[in-house]
Amino acid sequence: MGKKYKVTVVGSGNWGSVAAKLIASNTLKLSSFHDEVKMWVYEETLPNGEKLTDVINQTNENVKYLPGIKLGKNVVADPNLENAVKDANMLVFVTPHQFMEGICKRLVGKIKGNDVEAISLIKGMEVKKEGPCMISTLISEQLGINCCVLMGANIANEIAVEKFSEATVGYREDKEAAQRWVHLFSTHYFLVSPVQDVEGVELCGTLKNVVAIAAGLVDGLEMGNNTKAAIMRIGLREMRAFSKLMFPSVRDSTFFESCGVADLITTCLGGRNRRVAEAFARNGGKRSFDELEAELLQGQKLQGVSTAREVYEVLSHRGWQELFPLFTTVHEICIGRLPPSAIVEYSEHAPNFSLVEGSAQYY
Ligand SMILES: NC(=O)c1ccc[n+]([C@@H]2O[C@H](COP(=O)([O-])OP(=O)(O)OC[C@H]3O[C@@H](n4cnc5c(N)ncnc54)[C@H](O)[C@@H]3O)[C@@H](O)[C@H]2O)c1
Ligand SMILES: O=P(O)(O)OC[C@H](O)CO
Repeated sequence: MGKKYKVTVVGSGNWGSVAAKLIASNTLKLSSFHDEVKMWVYEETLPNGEKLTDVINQTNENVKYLPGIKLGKNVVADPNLENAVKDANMLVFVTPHQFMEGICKRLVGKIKGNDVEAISLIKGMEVKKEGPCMISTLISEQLGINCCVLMGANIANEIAVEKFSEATVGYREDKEAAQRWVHLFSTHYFLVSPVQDVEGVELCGTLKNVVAIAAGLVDGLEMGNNTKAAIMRIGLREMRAFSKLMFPSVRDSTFFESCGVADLITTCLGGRNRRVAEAFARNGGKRSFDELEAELLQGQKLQGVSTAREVYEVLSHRGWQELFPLFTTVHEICIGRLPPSAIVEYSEHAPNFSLVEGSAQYY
């Protein structure tokens, strides 16, 4: 009999819960995986006094982050992080990116050994002195394991009700491991393709959240579809330029995968970053993103505002703000240095630039 893989999902928010549902439907069907899927829950007490983990295990539903959807009886919620991962040899990381440094620190020495592989569904990055550190790199370096990524045009609530979508698995060298992740996630309504460009895939998923903030601002200012399309075009150029400057190995073709232009479009049309940024602009920037996030998302988290800050840190460290006017303006609006209307004022004067021999230049 061949090896059987045990899967743990680290995270149980909106996408984390849908990922657990997708995986659990497959582990029941595929003989190379154990049926049971563990899901680590960041424990919280619900308004009726019950623990979220208990409710998930009793009702098979994440009533806070994915109400109305059954996860599959083989999903077992566990509030103890160390216990949830201890027997797993396939770890799926899917928490808001700001919590990953702490989670990785807690997991050092707690996973099964060198028989473990990971995948990150997290759209975000950390910034270190040396520059950006992708979350997959953080996981690989801290835990000493190979880490792929899965990104795409994946609004979780749509996949939860089994509407068709595509996703991209980014991998470094181990094609067999990538293929295992493809098998674990693929269903008739979720079509997953592997691409050998882990940084390209992950940067697409990360940077599109900054462009989504810009798209939401444009919606809040009622600028219309042409302006929004212009923002998406300029945003895509900046995504590509930033990615290739940071990681010259990033491939142009990656931007045409689900993780690239497709995710950019869906996020700018229907994502949470867009929604909260729209409210921010409608309020003339007078209510903070934190306040609007808490009110509109009820515990779910935005990634675009902190990613804009992280990108800005990299740009200002290198004196590149002028080369990335959209990224720079989004951050300055988020922190109140510029009004929401600056998102269209800058665009009228936005310089075009191209990549020449690995550096960005105006033309
Ligand atoms: N929701 C989507 O449609 C979607 C789709 C694709 C990718 N993603 C990405 O997936 C990642 C996770 O997003 P999500 O939608 O599953 O989460 P979410 O925003 O719905 O939920 C927030 C989660 O964070 C947890 N949390 C709160 N405080 C915490 C702490 N201190 N430590 C650890 N966890 C804490 C909450 O319990 C909850 O599970 C993000 O990077 C997001 O960009 C989301
Ligand atoms: O709702 P958002 O803005 O966090 O975007 C969700 C997904 O990343 C879309 O693929």
